[in-house]
Amino acid sequence: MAEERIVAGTLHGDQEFEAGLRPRRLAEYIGQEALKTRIAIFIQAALARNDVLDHVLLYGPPGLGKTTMAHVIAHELGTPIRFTSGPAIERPGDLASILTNLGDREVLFIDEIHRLNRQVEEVLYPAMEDFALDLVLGKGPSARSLRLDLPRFTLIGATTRIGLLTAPLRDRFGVIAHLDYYTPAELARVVLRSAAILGTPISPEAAQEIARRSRGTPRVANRLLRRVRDFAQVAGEGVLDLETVRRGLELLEVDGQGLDLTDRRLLEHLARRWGGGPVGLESLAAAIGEEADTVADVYEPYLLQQGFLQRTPRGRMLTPRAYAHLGLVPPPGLLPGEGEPRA
Ligand SMILES: Nc1ncnc2c1ncn2[C@@H]1O[C@H](COP(=O)(O)OP(=O)(O)OP(=O)(O)O)[C@@H](O)[C@H]1O
Ligand SMILES: [Mg+2]
Repeated sequence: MAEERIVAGTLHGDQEFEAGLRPRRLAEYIGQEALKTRIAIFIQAALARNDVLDHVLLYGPPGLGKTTMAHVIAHELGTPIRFTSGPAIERPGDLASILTNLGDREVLFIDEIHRLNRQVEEVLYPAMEDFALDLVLGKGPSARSLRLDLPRFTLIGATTRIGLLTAPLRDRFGVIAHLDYYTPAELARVVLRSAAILGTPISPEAAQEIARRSRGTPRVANRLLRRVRDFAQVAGEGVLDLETVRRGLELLEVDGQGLDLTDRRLLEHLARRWGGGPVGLESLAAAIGEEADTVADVYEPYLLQQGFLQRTPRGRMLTPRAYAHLGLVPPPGLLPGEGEPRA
């Protein structure tokens, strides 16, 4: 299952471990340079004007640093951050009570904001736009509406599925930022930083090796680091060098491209059962015993980004790069240039 995958970008039981490695300042936050530059300017401007920062929407695949960025922003603003999530806010009254309890210019972070229900979302509109809460008193013909002022606040929303956000909600964010996969060089810096915090000596080459297999995702990089560190400890090696890291990762069955058994199984199914495709998402998911949503959210993004898979109007197709990686011969029709990793 996806929850147990070591290379899954999703969180599973690493919360405490992660909290210790989370950067707190913008300067410590590695990569996402364009986003950091923008955010730094907005923060500076807001502080200079003694104003509240515009609402920020962060979106991108799991484990790329959305929650971390929300904490960093609050820290840079020098304000507390209140933390909640779409599914946790069940009724409009829940949200109203969170909003009325905010302090001036505080940050409210709503994770998985695409999962807010409709009535709750409607409370959010005037809150975001006018810092106001519209209450309806009484019922039927005698009902009156009352507008309550709220403290000014910054909403930071995070989502892995921006497509599921309604347009009115999306439009109320002043800053909408997409987090991209990290380069291997950036991930190597993440690994070196985390190793230093953990007090684990590691060679630069070993850090690069972990980085290369981390699917562009800091959470995966940190998790692989933790596992190879355990491996090294058991194997009795003090320092994480290239050789130790390679052996550790081999044991974890994470290959040179950061693919694990499930990824390879998915690609192999496509090759052997469907001659490389095209095949629909549902069939593909069924073949490896996963939900279609899981395949679309967890497995596919990286396989697409790395050019192992291609999405076509008729379904998913394997690329020559995937055939090469699996050590299989591609069908004659496939063009050799297809499936180069996107920059
Ligand atoms: N830019 C970064 N620099 C250094 N470490 C990072 C960075 N981004 C993320 N991390 C590390 O990766 C871990 C996961 O990041 P985070 O929890 O912010 O991801 P997320 O995008 O919120 O994921 P999810 O979609 O699952 O909520 C953090 O604990 C942090 O240690
Ligand atoms: Mg998060």
